[in-house]
Amino acid sequence: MTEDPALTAEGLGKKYGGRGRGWALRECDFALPAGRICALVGPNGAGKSTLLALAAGLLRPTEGAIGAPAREHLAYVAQDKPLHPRLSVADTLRMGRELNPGRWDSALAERIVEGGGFSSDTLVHHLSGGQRTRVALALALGKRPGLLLLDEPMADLDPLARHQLMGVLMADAAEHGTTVVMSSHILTELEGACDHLLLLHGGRVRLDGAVDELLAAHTLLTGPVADLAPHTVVESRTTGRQLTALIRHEGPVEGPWETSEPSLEDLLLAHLRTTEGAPA
Ligand SMILES: Nc1ncnc2c1ncn2[C@@H]1O[C@H](COP(=O)(O)OP(=O)(O)OP(=O)(O)O)[C@@H](O)[C@H]1O
Repeated sequence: MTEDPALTAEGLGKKYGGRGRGWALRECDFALPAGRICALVGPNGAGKSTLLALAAGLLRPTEGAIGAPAREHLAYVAQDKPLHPRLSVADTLRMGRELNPGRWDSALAERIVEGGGFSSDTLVHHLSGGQRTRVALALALGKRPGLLLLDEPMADLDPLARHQLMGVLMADAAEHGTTVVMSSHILTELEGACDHLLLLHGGRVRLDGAVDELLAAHTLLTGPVADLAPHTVVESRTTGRQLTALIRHEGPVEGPWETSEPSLEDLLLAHLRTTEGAPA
């Protein structure tokens, strides 16, 4: 039996209002299987935040449809981590408990906040950016969502905090089968953490799939310059007579090249570089 996908998009498009505004997302189709940790990547302005806000139900599609769980079963941490500035940390968590009766995991929320080096009677207003992130993550995870939407969650955390919170997040998601969609520009942070990839560029889905399948479908090769047909060349560079290329292979790669499987970072960088100048 296959489980229903946790998040789907069908012909999804979003156009912001106002003169001169274009499409932030266009003709997006995907079905994210439940239980995946999905990296949402793409250059600035690719549409990642728009997609997460649509999934959270904070924006409405201009065309097409997005399928996501009901609001009580999802949690969303926006890029600017909005919290009530005049509440203390303890009051913020109390509010989380009151808003999520019967579901709130106070032990988990408190564990996330405790690592932050601030007391629970501190006002949110007096927290640093990284400390606010911790409280926002505690509120989101404490809700025990089926789908967790995180918009650049780790951007303002120090390396130790990032490591610790990614560990808590991954362990908790694995234990409860939570689906996580996490946008990030920090490619090394995604490697090892994410098992699904959604690459956006110019508002369109450029790559979508399980990380291991995507990696296995690509080959890094170096060797003499030669025709790479029938393979699809994602990116290639030549230095003198030496060719370095990332290809999406069609069948076995036969030729005088040294080949290896790319890392997730190799794959993402190659796709990001080739879509850079491409029409949106
Ligand atoms: N409120 C808005 N009004 C008008 N245009 C918007 C609005 N929010 C985003 N856009 C436009 O929509 C496009 C997608 O923006 P979005 O914030 O979704 O990208 P992003 O991939 O999250 O970028 P970043 O990596 O910089 O956070 C951009 O061209 C942006 O200018």
